[in-house]
Amino acid sequence: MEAKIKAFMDEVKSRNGHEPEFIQAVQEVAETVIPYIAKHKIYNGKNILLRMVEPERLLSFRVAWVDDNGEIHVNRGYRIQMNSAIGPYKGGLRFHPTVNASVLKFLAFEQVFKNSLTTLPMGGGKGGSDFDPKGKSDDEVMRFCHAFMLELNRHIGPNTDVPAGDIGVGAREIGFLFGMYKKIRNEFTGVLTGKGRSWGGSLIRPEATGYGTVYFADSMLKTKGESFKGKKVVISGSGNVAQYAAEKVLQLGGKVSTLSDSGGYIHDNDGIDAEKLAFVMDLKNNRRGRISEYADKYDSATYHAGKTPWEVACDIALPCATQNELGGDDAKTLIKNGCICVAEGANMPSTPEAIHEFHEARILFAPGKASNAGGVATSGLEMSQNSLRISWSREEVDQRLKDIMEDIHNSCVEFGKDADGYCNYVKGANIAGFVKVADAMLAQGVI
Ligand SMILES: NC(=O)C1=CN([C@@H]2O[C@H](COP(=O)(O)OP(=O)(O)OC[C@H]3O[C@@H](n4cnc5c(N)ncnc54)[C@H](O)[C@@H]3O)[C@@H](O)[C@H]2O)C=CC1
Ligand SMILES: O=C(O)CCC(=O)C(=O)O
Repeated sequence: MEAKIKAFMDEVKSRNGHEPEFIQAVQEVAETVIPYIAKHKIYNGKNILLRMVEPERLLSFRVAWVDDNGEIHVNRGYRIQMNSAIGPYKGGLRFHPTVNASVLKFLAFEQVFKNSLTTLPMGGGKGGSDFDPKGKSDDEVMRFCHAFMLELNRHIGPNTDVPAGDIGVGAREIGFLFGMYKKIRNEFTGVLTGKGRSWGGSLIRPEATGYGTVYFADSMLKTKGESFKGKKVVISGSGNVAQYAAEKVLQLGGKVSTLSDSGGYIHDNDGIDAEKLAFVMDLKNNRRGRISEYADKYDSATYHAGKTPWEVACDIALPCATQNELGGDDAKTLIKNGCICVAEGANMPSTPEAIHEFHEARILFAPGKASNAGGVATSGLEMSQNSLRISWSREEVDQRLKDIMEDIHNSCVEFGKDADGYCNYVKGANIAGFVKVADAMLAQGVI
């Protein structure tokens, strides 16, 4: 088996050798899915995984825009249309200076499995730009978004490819992108999700990724007779996913100790309660400030520049910032300090070394493609509401989100149980996600 996996990875590396994040994501899938393929005759000899690692289409384009001083800037825009076997391409747009083809290909690849797990008919894609919204005025962000959509519009559509938000792309950016799409195409359709409430957005979409991550972690905890009640929770990030993960943890009776951004983390000994979280939401979503300002405002908190929060003792860790933010040594520290559960709100935040440590210690560990799937699942619900031209209540969407997260948990358990009863959620998510897409690809022939 080792030889089969190595031969496969050698071929992937020969084509994508300069793309470390993409190779990391593929390696994890190969290690779990290739043994499964070997045991299931229908997938033998069809090179399905090899087809799945090659994007159906990879678009790269120039985005030229003018800043407030009249200077012209050039950024690179991308859309990776990875796999459309089970539905239109679906996945977010990331605006961040670290964006490149490798990062977006890993995200698009993971999205294929994640979207498959949601039970909804969505293929996988991802896109974005190396544009950095930090420090830009609203007008500059608007001009960039409009320039980006001037090109992207011809490649997307409600039945073709439906982008949404990710790092650096929130409600403000989705508004600017949607406005330009509508103007160019002269149509009002569900071409983007994460839209504003009054123009086609779904209730609960802003909350969905964070809430879903906590619902998933709660399902994992239940298998051990545990819950969030009274648990100390360490969260990284302070953006969309982190904020709503924190909100749900508080609602379930947990104590949130930390939040972070790319500058460092804050540790609040008294816990971040609802009022303090409202301060963070205003700081990050409206004033677009730094998390260090939290420690200036609250005496109960300390700021740790240049550090990640994994050194803080906790029962549960929710990495909700970015890829590879939690390494092998961080994992060892978490385990040593008594952490019993890690659920990823971000995409691929744990390195392979960290995942190895979690598995060795037999603690609960959920990979992002399972635990953060609530965001894209609720985007799928937004698409359904747009097609039906109706709007579901908050309670209805939240119940559907809960049901979907429970279904994903059950699928992971079905495919992920080891002989000793330990659930390897990485294996479970990869195989469950693979089966649905592979079956569709088999049915559709070699295309
Ligand atoms: N927004 C969504 O619906 C979904 C997001 N995700 C993933 O969740 C993660 C966070 O995304 P959002 O909250 O939407 O983005 P956001 O832009 O709202 O927030 C990003 C957060 O990450 C922090 N961050 C960025 N780079 C960092 C670094 N190098 N070190 C430490 N912190 C850093 C930022 O300060 C911010 O707090 C990403 O991995 C994203 O791909 C996953 C599923 C859906
Ligand atoms: O809602 C969506 O379509 C995108 C969500 C996303 O980008 C993700 O799941 O990583």
